[in-house]
Amino acid sequence: MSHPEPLITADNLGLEVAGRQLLQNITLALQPGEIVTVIGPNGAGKTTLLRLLLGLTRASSGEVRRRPGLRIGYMPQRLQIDASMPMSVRRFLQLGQAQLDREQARMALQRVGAAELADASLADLSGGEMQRVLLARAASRKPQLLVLDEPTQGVDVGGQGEVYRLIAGLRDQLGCGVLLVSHDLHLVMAATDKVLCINQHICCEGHPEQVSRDPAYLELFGDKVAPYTHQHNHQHKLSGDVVGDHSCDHEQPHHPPEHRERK
Ligand SMILES: Nc1ncnc2c1ncn2[C@@H]1O[C@H](COP(=O)(O)OP(=O)(O)OP(=O)(O)O)[C@@H](O)[C@H]1O
Repeated sequence: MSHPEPLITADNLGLEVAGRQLLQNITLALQPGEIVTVIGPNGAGKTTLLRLLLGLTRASSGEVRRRPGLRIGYMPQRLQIDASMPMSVRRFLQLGQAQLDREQARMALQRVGAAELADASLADLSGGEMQRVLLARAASRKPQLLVLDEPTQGVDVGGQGEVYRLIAGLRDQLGCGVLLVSHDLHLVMAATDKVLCINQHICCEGHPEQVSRDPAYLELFGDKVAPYTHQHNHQHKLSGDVVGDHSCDHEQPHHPPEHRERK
C-alpha cells in the first residue's frame, strides 16, 4: 500500500542528559489521518519524546523531520493557570492567537461540543470541561497534526471515553494526524490506529490488538490490563489489512501499520 508523505518522522532518535540515556533508537512515522498513541510506564520518556518531535528539546542523536510548514496543535500535560486571574474561555482561546475572532473561537468550542462555555470563567470549569477547552484550543488553528499529552488528565473515569471520541471526531473533521500520550490503556486500545509502547526505547509497536498480546507489553502492563479484543467479523492479514471484504464494526486504521517487535 502506498502511503502519502508522513507528517512527521523520527529516525533513530536519542536523548542523553547529564550522562543519562532518556531515550534511544526511536524511529516512527505518523501519516495524515492516523491516530498514534504512545504508552509506557511513568518516567518512560513519553513527554520527552513529544518534546523532541515538536522541536522543543534537541535530540542528542538521530533526526526528526516535519513536513515543511506543518501546522501543529499542542496540548501540554500541564498548564499553569492562575485561578485568581479572571479570564473567559473565549479570551483564553485567543491568547497568543489574536487572529482567532469571536466566530472562530465559537467554532473551535463547537467542534468539541462546548460552545456554551465561551463566556464561562476559566477558573470555574470542571476537569472535563477544562480538557475540552484545551482540546478546542489545540485544534483552533485547524492543525495538520494534533499532539496531546495525557488529554484525559483530571477527567473522571466516566468522561474519559468521551474525550477519546472527541479526539476521533477532531481527526475526522480536520483530517489531521493525532499523536497522543496516554495512561488509559484499555480506552486507548479501542481509540487508536497504532500504539507505540516505550520504556526509553520502543518495546513494541503496531495495531492495538497485536500490541496488547506482545510479551514486551504484557511484561510492562500485564498486571494492569486484560488483553484488548474487539468484536471481529473478519480476519487481519499480517500487514493489518482486512482479509476479504467484510465490513468492520470498529474503525480501521487509515494506514494499517506493519507490526514490528523490537526489544
Ligand atoms: N530536561 C531534563 N533533564 C533531566 N532529566 C529529564 C529532563 N526531562 C525529563 N527528564 C527525566 O526523563 C525521564 C522521563 O521523563 P518524561 O516526563 O518524559 O516521562 P513520562 O514517560 O512522560 O512520565 P509520566 O508518565 O510520569 O508523565 C524522567 O526520569 C525525567 O525526570
